[in-house]
Amino acid sequence: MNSVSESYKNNPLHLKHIIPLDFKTALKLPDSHAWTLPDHPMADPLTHAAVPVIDLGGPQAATLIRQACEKWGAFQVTNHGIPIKLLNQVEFQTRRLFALPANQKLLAGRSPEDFTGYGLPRISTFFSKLMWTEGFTILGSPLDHARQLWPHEYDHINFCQVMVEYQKELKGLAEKILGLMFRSLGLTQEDIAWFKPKYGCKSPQGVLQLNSYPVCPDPNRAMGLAPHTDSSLLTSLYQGNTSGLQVYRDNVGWVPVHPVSGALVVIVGDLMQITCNGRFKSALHRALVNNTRHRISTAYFYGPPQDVKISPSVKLTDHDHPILYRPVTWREYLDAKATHFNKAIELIRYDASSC
Ligand SMILES: C=C1C[C@]23C[C@H]1CC[C@H]2[C@@]12CCC[C@@](C)(C(=O)O1)[C@H]2[C@@H]3C(=O)O
Ligand SMILES: O=C(O)CCC(=O)C(=O)O
Ligand SMILES: [Fe+2]
Repeated sequence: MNSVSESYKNNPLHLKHIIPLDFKTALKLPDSHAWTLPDHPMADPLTHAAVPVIDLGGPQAATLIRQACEKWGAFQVTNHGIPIKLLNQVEFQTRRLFALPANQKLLAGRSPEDFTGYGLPRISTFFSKLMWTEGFTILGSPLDHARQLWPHEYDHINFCQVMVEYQKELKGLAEKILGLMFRSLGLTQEDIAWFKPKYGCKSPQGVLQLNSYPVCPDPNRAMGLAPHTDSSLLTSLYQGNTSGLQVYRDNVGWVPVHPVSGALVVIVGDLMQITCNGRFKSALHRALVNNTRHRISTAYFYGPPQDVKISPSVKLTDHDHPILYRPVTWREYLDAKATHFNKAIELIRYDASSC
């Protein structure tokens, strides 16, 4: 009972929070999906800059990443080394999956205690309205679920090959970016024991989430993915060429992350906020929908090896910067998130009076 996939066994979901609507037949926004959107402000595009776009091969990459993580908790990367051909294949295979008839997709539906497969986002349970989205979650090999979707080998083999290759590439990229983040804070591999290659026999875990946001008849009253932070150390997201992702900045408002051709979006997750004792903040983000294009995004959540307790690096603490968070494994954190959602990070914060 250690891996991240075990965390949901303690917090099973109700089916209405798993099974998506059959979007193809919805000509009107049903009341179940009509949100009264809180009037959080949109940032004024004339006075506020956009999430930075960073050339990963550039000499300033580490410094720019640090500045972006301190200010935004997110940035876009170009020159990341993931072939555009692979990104196109991933998008093609993802569209192919979500184009299947609703009853066929449900053959690979997530069970209430499970983690992988087809269904609504985990966080659906925290909202009275349902989101205009469907997802497919992959941990390791997608073969078992892909076989349920496409029983013949020649129908699922390409899907599996592309998704396995994508996870391998995204893992390498996440490690490269994490290395730059740590270096930018003056931390070495000695300071973050679990980040060393071959740390015992443990290896980091990654989860791939394929998101589909079908064309929506009434996008102004619908929500693609409600505001949340990711639990991961960092998330790399490919959003193709359809906008919809927004990042929230305090005192500024929601800022759209416009697609940059071939770029990936990197989002600081809660476990990273913990590791660097709050120096980098996890970004609150959401996805909106539109009435002309079926939007696809693919998010790779990179986290520490199982059983590893994540805690603030002592190098980033001193008299003026007391240690803020208690040690926690990814699995424990996902448990906290499954019950307390966006308040989970506060839950593992040391009481101000006790430090
Ligand atoms: C490894 C992860 C990360 C998860 C849970 C699990 C698999 C699916 C991820 C998401 C994807 C959609 C948003 C989110 C908030 C959700 O509901 O499911 C994410 C969540 C998290 O970052 O907490
Ligand atoms: O679709 C998007 O742009 C956001 C996806 C996301 O935030 C997630 O999967 O956690
Ligand atoms: Fe997210």
